[in-house]
Amino acid sequence: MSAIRVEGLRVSLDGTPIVLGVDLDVERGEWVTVIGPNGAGKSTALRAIGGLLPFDGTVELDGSPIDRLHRRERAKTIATVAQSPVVPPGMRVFDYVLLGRTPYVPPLGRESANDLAVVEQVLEELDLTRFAGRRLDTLSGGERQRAFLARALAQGAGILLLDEPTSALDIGHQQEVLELVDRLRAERALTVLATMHDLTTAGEYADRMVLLAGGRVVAAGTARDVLTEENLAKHYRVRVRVIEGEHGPLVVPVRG
Ligand SMILES: Nc1ncnc2c1ncn2[C@@H]1O[C@H](COP(=O)(O)OP(=O)(O)OP(=O)(O)O)[C@@H](O)[C@H]1O
Repeated sequence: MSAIRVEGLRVSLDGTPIVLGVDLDVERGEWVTVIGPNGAGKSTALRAIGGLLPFDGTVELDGSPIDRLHRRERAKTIATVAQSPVVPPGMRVFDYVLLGRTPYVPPLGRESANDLAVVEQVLEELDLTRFAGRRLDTLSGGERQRAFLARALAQGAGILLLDEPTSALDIGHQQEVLELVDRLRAERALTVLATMHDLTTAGEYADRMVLLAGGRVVAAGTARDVLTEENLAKHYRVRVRVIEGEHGPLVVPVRG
């Protein structure tokens, strides 16, 4: 059974069609990355799959149509790290990560000892324990990105949606965050659906890639299938050289 099955996904924003019929399957434990030029509809598709936007078509998570999952059940199944998560002003790292436990807290109830223990464990795993009492807005970009991931992991969902998880990071922190996601994916058998702009890096980490342009899937398959000079020239309108690297294709833009 697929962890994520999307068929004929259509999404409009304020009456404008943005996602125009996307099919996508992600197996359990698989990492699939959606690439595509600015405005292709990547974030919109991801938000719909995460249940954050109304859509037409089918989205199934672990075999259940997403619209049949109640909010709490859905949050226990799929966790999203948005492109720029909204951070409540002045919030401390521990309390922010604890927000991930909201679906487990009974209405009008409080977090249990288990919820607090889960947060402590996730902070430890992501090397954030020393920041637990710090305000999120005092963390560096890489530390904050780890805190965003920590909150999603505290949710205990098996499916992780990551919208440009490394866009604000230097190459060292990019690699650190992606290695971390890859390790957690192996340890916790997570399914990862991400969007990314750095094509070489995207290809290194993804089992499969999907190229979205103009709201449609225009190429899908392994990094080698998708990251071709022809595909990138056509859909990004850029001249690139694609060189065979140790971990997959290396995409190098060349001057026209
Ligand atoms: N409320 C809206 N009404 C109409 N169009 C919108 C609205 N919100 C976003 N859009 C448009 O939808 C398109 C897709 O946006 P989306 O953020 O999904 O693209 P993306 O592929 O994630 O782009 P990027 O790589 O720049 O993050 C963009 O052209 C954007 O301008």
